[in-house]
Amino acid sequence: MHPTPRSDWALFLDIDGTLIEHADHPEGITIPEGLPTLLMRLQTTFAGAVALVSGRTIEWMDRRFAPARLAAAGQHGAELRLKADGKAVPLAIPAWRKRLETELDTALTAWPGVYLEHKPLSLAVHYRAVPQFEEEVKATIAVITNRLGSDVELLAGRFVVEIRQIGLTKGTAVKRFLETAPFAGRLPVFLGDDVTDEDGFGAVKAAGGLAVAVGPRPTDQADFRLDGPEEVRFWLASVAAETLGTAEATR
Ligand SMILES: O=P(O)(O)OC[C@H]1O[C@H](O[C@H]2O[C@H](CO)[C@@H](O)[C@H](O)[C@H]2O)[C@H](O)[C@@H](O)[C@@H]1O
Ligand SMILES: [Mg+2]
Repeated sequence: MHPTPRSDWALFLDIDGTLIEHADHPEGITIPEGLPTLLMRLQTTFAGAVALVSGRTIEWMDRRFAPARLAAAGQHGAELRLKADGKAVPLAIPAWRKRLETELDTALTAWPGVYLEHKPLSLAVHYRAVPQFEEEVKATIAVITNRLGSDVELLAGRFVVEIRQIGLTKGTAVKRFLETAPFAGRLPVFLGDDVTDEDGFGAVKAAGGLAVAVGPRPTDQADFRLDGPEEVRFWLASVAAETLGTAEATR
């Protein structure tokens, strides 16, 4: 049973596997027609309290969701734009990033089909195309990152190992949003599909909000579940319609 939408919600939206369907390659995804418009409608519905919270960069979000531009947390909380018309701010410049990139670029040539995604504040090693290499790839990443000190954190997602700055997560990003207008004082609702979203779920639940699991991955934190991105988009459209309808009826 889905909760009745409220006009005082603040929405936190994961991207891959939640708003959009997965593809074989990070740049192979398709932005569904109508999604940017839906996001802009949600911004209006919730007075700007809608944020994208993703492993992607904020630059990528702006480019691929144009003309929609939202408040955003990118690279798993390492960069933050608290307001849609604000500037993206890096919260930490990882000292390990350049050396790790160089070492991984060399080491990963051993497994053709493994793709190293270069992001300014984090890295992602994708093995979706060659899942048979998962164990060897993970072991190699662990050996290399262990040499680089304690600031690095590995997070295994779906066919990916995300390498990020320790201490910055989707949860720390959600907490920052909730201290700031227009998010402060609203009931937070986080939609996500993967293990990196657990931190976001935890942050909204600590604030009395709702965690919405997307897809089949088991989680103990979910208040309800949506089957996949198509159902997410359908549900969000109905949330906007119902909430706007309620607001108009009470005017
Ligand atoms: O936090 P998210 O919005 O879910 O982003 C997580 C990562 O998504 C992308 O990788 C994933 O999606 C790709 C496209 O479907 C897929 O090919 C890959 O296997 C997935 O891991 C993105 O490339 C990463 O930067 C994000 O961190
Ligand atoms: Mg996701």
